Amino acid sequence: MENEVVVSVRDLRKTYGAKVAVDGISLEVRRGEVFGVLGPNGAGKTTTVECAAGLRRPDGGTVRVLGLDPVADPAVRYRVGVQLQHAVLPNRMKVREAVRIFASAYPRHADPDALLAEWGLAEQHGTAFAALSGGQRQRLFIALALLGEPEVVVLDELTTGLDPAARRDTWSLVRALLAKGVSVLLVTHAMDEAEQLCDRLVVVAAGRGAAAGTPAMLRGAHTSLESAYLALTGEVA
Ligand SMILES: Nc1ncnc2c1ncn2[C@@H]1O[C@H](COP(=O)(O)OP(=O)(O)OP(=O)(O)O)[C@@H](O)[C@H]1O
Repeated sequence: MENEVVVSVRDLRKTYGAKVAVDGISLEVRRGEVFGVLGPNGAGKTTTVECAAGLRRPDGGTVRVLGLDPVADPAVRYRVGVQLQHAVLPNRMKVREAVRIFASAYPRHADPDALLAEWGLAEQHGTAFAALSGGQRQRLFIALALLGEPEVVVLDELTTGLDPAARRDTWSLVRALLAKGVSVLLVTHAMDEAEQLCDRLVVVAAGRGAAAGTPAMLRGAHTSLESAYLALTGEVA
């Protein structure tokens, strides 16, 4: 259904002890789009998407994924794939073991070999996690996030640490996901990624949404998205 909302976050609040990490963020991801979350370090981006994926319990506001509360209805989490920024695997775990273990967690899953090939890891089946390069680890975590054939994918700093060619390849693969009707919630610091990949985005600063819209709308009268972003987040005078 066109414009169907697959993730809805309304007035989200989350604190860690005395620290207010998210202070009233709202966003909606529609089916088949890439929705970006942009903002400075510590702005609350990861916390927001972790709540959206049902990995953290909000202190306030509402989260709905495919119409369900991911905390109260954990089954909906099988329909969400998550690639997290600081994920690690045991050093000795081989790529093929990782995909087998993750695949066993899903009632239905993609063909692991095809997925590894798609993400350029066909030759790394027998490689231990510790021996993978940064880019290979990143692609492995993306492949693991896609193993359950999710309808919604959360990608936190998708291309951080990848070389320019790998970033472009990754963007193409994400676009291929969209063509299959998958929706993407993407955390990024990269302005080019936001412009190239995101249909719509929210700029967050200090736990709040500072502005939202298409990249063109956010750019507005500024010369670039980066200059609009810096003005919105108050990072430059
Ligand atoms: N588990 C935690 N315990 C305590 N404080 C936390 C925890 N996770 C995050 N925070 C704090 O909450 C705030 C928001 O963190 P979050 O990771 O959501 O920001 P972010 O925008 O994703 O940052 P970055 O761009 O640096 O990854 C930060 O001040 C952070 O230090």
